[in-house]
Parts: sequence; structure tokens; C-alpha cells
Amino acid sequence: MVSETAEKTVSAAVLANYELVIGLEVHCQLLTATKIFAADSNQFGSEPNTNISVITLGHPGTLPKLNRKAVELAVRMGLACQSAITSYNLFARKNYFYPDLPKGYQLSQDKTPICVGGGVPVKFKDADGQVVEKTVFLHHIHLEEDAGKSIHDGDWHTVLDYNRAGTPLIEMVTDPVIRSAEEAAAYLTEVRRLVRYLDICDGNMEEGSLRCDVNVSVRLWGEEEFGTKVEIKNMNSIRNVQRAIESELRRQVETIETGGTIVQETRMFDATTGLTHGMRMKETMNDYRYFPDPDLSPVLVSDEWLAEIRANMPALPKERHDKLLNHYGLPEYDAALLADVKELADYFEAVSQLTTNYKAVSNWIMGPVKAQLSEKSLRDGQFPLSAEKLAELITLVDSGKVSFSTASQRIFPVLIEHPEKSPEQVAQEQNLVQNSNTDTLQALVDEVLAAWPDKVKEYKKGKKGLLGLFVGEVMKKSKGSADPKLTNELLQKSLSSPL
Ligand SMILES: Nc1ncnc2c1ncn2[C@@H]1O[C@H](COP(=O)(O)OP(=O)(O)OP(=O)(O)O)[C@@H](O)[C@H]1O
Ligand SMILES: [Mg+2]
Ligand SMILES: [Mg+2]
Repeated sequence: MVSETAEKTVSAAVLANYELVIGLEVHCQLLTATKIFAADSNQFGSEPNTNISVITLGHPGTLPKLNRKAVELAVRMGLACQSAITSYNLFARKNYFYPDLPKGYQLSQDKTPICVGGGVPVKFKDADGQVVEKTVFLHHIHLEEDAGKSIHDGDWHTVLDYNRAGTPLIEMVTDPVIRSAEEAAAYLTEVRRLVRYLDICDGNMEEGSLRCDVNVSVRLWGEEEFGTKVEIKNMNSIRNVQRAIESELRRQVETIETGGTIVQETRMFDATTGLTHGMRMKETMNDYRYFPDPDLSPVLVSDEWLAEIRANMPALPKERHDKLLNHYGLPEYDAALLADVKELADYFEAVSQLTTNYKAVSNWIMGPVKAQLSEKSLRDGQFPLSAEKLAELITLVDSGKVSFSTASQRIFPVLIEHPEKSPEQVAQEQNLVQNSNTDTLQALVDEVLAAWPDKVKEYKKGKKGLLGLFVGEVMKKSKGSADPKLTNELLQKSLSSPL
């Protein structure tokens, strides 16, 4: 079969004759307390089939009622993407049969998507390693409900969990403007960052709160017509989206080069083999028999409501970045790194309310704090130190009582283990307060030099590298509390007399 051997047979030169054309459909589960048309909890991870009412299960005679919050969250995304917001919204029934869809239809916006147009700015490297900045244009964003979840046991059985049914979703549909796997990855990364900043979705791809369908076609360079697309459904990691696109490029080129034709179909990506395989022929639009839902009245997004949503918009990544740069005076590198993750930027600002040494706050977060964080604890906002403790630690260093290395290597780890202690207390307990008393330190310097007469001679003859040894010895004697700068000065002075 052509598709299974494609990886091995297409040469790089042949591949280079083709251009990729990609459009992405991204589904984001919205962070509402309840479902889109019912009062059932919208909590992820509950026991199977516990968040289900008669409405979610589609019992006859039940009536849906739209959750206002879902509309608000969708509008937030539209405003962030500079889309036009639709004022007159309808919901339609998208009819199909599948066991995880108890009503037999999905409520979705067909003719009146809540957001139209707009785009997402992306930055990525092209094939030559050049950084490209462009806007990925959106066709629209619409609201819909999620289906339940079928779990296949790999044998003969399928079990169903309807908890997910009725979870509010936005589907963001791009125009077919993406031209490489890297660009697709950059787009998804930016969408994930946006939903997290806007607090509308947790962006967690492994748990399926953010999922992506990838539409891919190829055409010869310079050709205007699009090729036939295939759709790869339900991708749950950015890396796999990239792999699927690369594998699909090869398969489609191979098919065309060997005289075959691409059929419009839905395909699945197998993460183990890195290949896609056919699942079913794509239904054409008419198969869904869309019609406006007679149980739901139209939803109007009035100018007042829109103004209210706009007024309550959280800051976007770009605004946070500019604030870090201009208000806090951080270098571009720091600002970009902190603004990349909302939780980091929030933490930075919390600490910076308590100390004005902003660069030190940034250094601490990018260094010791980040090293302690795994992706998960970061998402949960579980920083190893409270903002207050980190600010106290920075103040302690600034006061000259401890050095940065003592603070980061010896106090920070103790504070993580003992959150009840203060940095000052740990410094005192461990005898880490820097000894900057000149007389005491001079006495230690004298002791050290007296103990190493041979080395002192060598130093005086020109082996200046031995200074480090003396510094180290003074440090040892002071149990690490000597001020390194002062120690250096005193040693150099004492060693400056000729032989
Ligand atoms: N020739 C093409 N090559 C690649 N992508 C394409 C091509 N034509 C359209 N697309 C992309 O395919 C996607 C189509 O998504 P859309 O939601 O409109 O339809 P659909 O896939 O039929 O719907 P659904 O999967 O939600 O039932 C868009 O992202 C669009 O940019
Ligand atoms: Mg779609
Ligand atoms: Mg689709």
C-alpha cells in the first residue's frame, strides 16, 4: 500500500517541488462552572457519568438553556483576535449518529459563528532558519457543545462516559493559510498561550481541553488551485501535529508522483508509527442536515454587553510583555521569557510589589525558581516559594548580609522544605550571615597566611592563581560567612608586601 511505504520512497528533491497548504480547526473547552445548555458541573476528572442530567442525556421533553458565560468567553477570544463579533447568534442542530452523542445531534453555530475573521500573530523559523512573523487569518470562531467520550477497551467492548457531553467549546477555524509544520506548531503554541492569558480554557492538550483537527493538502509550487485536502482528527500534542503534517506531505506527494489521486477523507495519526491512516470518507456538508434549533431562541450580543466584556478583558501577552519591558525596565530577553507563561508573569508582578529590585526578581524566577518547577506545578501556580518569601530573600541579598550564591544554594532549598521559616532566620541558624567585619576577617586572613608559608612565597614569586586557594581557606574558616569581596581585598593587601 502506498501510504505505509511513503516514508521511505520520496526523495527530498521531489518533496521540494511541492508546497504544503494547511488549515487548522482548534477546539477549546471553555472554563465555565456548568455546561453550555444545562446546569450540570463542567468539572474535568469526575467519576464517569456523574455530571449528567436529563438535558445532557437528551431525554425527550427536556429543553436546553444557553450559558451566558460561554458566550462571554468566546467573545473574549474574538476580541483578542480582532475578529468581528456577531450580534445575532443562532444555534443549529448538526445531525449525526454516534453512541457518544445521546441527542443524535450536536448543537453548534452553523450560519452565524460568534466571531468572524481576525487572526493570530505567529513567529517561527522557515526552512532556511530565518525568523518569519506573520498573522494566521481566522475564518471564524463558533460555539458548540462537546460530545461524550467513548472508551474502547481494544477488545470488543466500548464504554461511554457522558460527563463531557455538553461541555462548552469554541472551534477556531483558520483559513488555509498555514504553509509548514513549524508554522502550524507556532500557531498552536500561540493559541494555547492566548486561551491561558484570557482565562477561557486551561489549554491542556494531554487532557483534551485543547484539541486540533489538521487539514492538509499539497500543490506544486506556483500553482494557484488548492489540492484535495485530508483531515487528521483529534490531535492531542503540538509535536504530533508537526509529525502528522510531515508524514502527510510525504504520503500525498508519493501518491501523486506514482499516478494516484488524493481522496478527501478523515485520517488518524498513529503516534507509534508516525504515519496517518484512513478512517472514513469525509461526510459532505449536507449529510449533517443542519437546521436552526427550535428549542433555543436567538442570542443577541448587544453593544452594552460587548462593551462590558471588552472592559473586563484580562491583559494579553503582548501587553504583559510591554509592561515588563517599559514599566519594570527588564531586558527584552527577560520580558519575553516571563511573558511567555502567564503564571510566571503573574508571579513576577506579585514579587515586584514587595521589592523594587525588579531585575533580581527576574533573575530569581528565570534561575532557581524555574529550575524547581515542572510544567504541572507551574500550571497549578504551585511556586516553590510564596511571593513574600522570595521578596524577603531578595531584600536579604540586597542588604549585603548574604551573597546571591549563598541565598540560592543554601537558603532557598531550606525554605522550600520549611515554608514556615523566614530567610533571615535560616541565614542566622546556619551561620550564613556574611562576615563583613574587617577586624574579624583580617584575623582569619592572617591565620590562613601563617598556615601556608610555602604557598605565600610562591604567590609572591608570581603564582597569582594561588589567591583562590587563600580565599577558599578563609571561607572555610568563616564557615562560608566571609564577604568574598572584602576577603579578596584583605588578602591582596596582606600579600602585597615583597618577599
Ligand atoms: N485545500 C485545502 N487544504 C488544506 N486545508 C484546507 C483546504 N481547504 C480548506 N482547508 C481548511 O479546512 C478547514 C475546514 O474546516 P471547516 O470547519 O470549515 O469544515 P469541516 O472540516 O468540514 O467541518 P467539521 O470538521 O467541523 O465538521 C479550514 O481550516 C480550512 O482552512
Ligand atoms: Mg470544523
Ligand atoms: Mg473539520
